[in-house]
Amino acid sequence: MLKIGSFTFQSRLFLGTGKYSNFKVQKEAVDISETEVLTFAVRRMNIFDANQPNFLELIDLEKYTFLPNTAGAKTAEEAVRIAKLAKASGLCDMIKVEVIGCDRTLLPDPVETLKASEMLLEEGFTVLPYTSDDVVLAKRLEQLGVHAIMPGASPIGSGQGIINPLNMQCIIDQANVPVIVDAGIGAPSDVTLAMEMGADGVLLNTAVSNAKDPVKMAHAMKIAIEAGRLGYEAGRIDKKTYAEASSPKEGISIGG
Ligand SMILES: CC(=O)[C@@H](O)[C@H](O)COP(=O)(O)O
Repeated sequence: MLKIGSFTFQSRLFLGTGKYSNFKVQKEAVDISETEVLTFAVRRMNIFDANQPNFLELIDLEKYTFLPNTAGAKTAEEAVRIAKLAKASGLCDMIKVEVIGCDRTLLPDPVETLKASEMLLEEGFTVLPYTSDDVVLAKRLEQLGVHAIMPGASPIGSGQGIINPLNMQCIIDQANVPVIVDAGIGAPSDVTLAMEMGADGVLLNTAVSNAKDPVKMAHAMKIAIEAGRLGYEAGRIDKKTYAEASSPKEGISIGG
């Protein structure tokens, strides 16, 4: 079971809701993934104009925990404003802090992310910051009291998987709060690797929504999460430089 603040989840897969070809495919993908947490950008919420399409129109709103994110924010103050808007709209107080510092790479601004996290914690939010794979920043965020850390595997939408496994492993090993690997996932094997490394969960969007068959890929991601977690719990063997025969020789007498 995954525990973040006062929330508990059976599934360790967090799914984004954007970039699907249509709402039917989105719903089918969400259903088969068995995710319990859906994330979306607050700026996409249709709270001002009832004539605009609702991007969650086929989703059973009762069934999921919604993790709004502050995408679009470039400063801590903007992120806080967006988070408060989400809360005022009736969403829960859990927020993914996303303060982008570079338009081309969409990498997070570490200074503003830290500042926004501190301000949101003071406001009583359950705070999940999206960060780069910076080991020290992850520590600083944890020291602030954030409820989970969300280090990026690689740039959002890039599908490159975990490009710095060393940093990611250090973050996972040293964290005392859940680590949700977020962004840049391309394939189920990326998810399995993250989970085998000991991540507590994975958040992904593009790998499913832009797959040739998003529903099949969502299914694959569910299995990948479970396989990776089981592998982590089972404990992998050590890597050795030289071979070790699979059939033991001790205790076997051949030819009398
Ligand atoms: C939906 C969301 O929160 C994204 O910002 C997230 O980081 C997913 O990234 P990918 O699309 O690369 O999976």
